[in-house]
Amino acid sequence: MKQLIPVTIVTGFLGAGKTTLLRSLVERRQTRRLALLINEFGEISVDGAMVRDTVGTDTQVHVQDFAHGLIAYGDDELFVPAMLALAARRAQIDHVLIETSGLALPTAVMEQLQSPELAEHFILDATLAVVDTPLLLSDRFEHDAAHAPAATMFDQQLEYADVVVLNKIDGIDEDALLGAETRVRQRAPKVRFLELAYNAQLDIRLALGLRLHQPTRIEHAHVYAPVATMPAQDATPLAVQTRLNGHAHSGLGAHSHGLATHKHFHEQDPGWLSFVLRSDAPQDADQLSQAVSEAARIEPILRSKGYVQSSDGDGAMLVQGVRTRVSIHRDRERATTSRSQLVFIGYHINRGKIAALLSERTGTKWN
Ligand SMILES: Nc1nc2c(ncn2[C@@H]2O[C@H](COP(=O)(O)OP(=O)(O)OP(=O)(O)O)[C@@H](O)[C@H]2O)c(=O)[nH]1
Repeated sequence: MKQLIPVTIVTGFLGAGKTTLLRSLVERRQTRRLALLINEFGEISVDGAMVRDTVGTDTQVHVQDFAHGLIAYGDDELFVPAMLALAARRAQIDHVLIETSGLALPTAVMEQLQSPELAEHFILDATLAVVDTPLLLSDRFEHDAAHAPAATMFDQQLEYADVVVLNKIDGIDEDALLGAETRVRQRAPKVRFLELAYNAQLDIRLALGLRLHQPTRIEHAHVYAPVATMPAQDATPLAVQTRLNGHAHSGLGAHSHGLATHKHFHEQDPGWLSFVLRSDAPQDADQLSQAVSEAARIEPILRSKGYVQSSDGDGAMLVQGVRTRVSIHRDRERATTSRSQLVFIGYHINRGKIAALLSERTGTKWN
């Protein structure tokens, strides 16, 4: 039987650190030949561009990006052909990594991997869910009126994860970390491993080659044909909660990947919106950063990102906003960008209001 190509899915809510994790894995790949499929929610590809910058001229890493956010979902026609193209190049690929968009469930990809056309080439290695730990601890994923849409998506992404990566833990003390671990265990009792990551840096052996879905041990047996059942509701939490050592094994029985049926995303919840605002004028980093942060205070923006032209004539700058936290710095890999473009993602966000605020605060036209 020919060897199946292992696939790792990287999921996690908007801005959790998925792309940063992929970049760090590319840097640590040693001799592994990687294929990366990157999907993001928004019509311009920022994540793909960043990963390409990391890859540089390395011919052993293949990157393909998919904007418009819902790879492998119901009406997506790009995912299966892209995977089959990788299968055709199997002699040059050791591992496939798929970054799902911050508003997608990993189940869509998991289900497609079980389809007859892909199951003969690929096997799920593990699903990693990256978590913005400070946001988790500050109750931004609680099921109250203000946070319910994000909380629902967060829970669903964790539900099928094998590994949860608690990220952005710089400045978080041990007690808070234990609190974060408890929250994850309560919300997603079937998670098998918890890892801690600074700046989404993981030892590559804790991320790739986990073989959590190989039917080699009976308690890890998986059903690779489509099945109708969801993972057991009576799965118990850990018997021994090994503390934050990166290797807490749940000892749970097999996940059976019957998977939740996922309707097209917009049928599920039409409130999530994304749009791009553009400007032809060069931008002052401080002014723009304050403007984007202010916009996220008055509108429920959960993510903003893009490349802008710098007014100091120093080329392109990368803008990264997760809610009101915004950073803008010179992109050392990118000499220039033709115009400034920012993607905004949020729940019922008002395009006109955000464009007007950015235009006013930066003294430049955004639309
Ligand atoms: N302070 C801190 N910032 C981090 C860490 N990891 C990632 N970030 C920052 O968080 C922001 C979002 O990171 P990304 O890796 O783009 O997140 P993502 O999950 O790919 O985002 P989407 O694809 O848009 O959902 C960036 O500004 C990163 O530099 C961390 O451990 N600590």
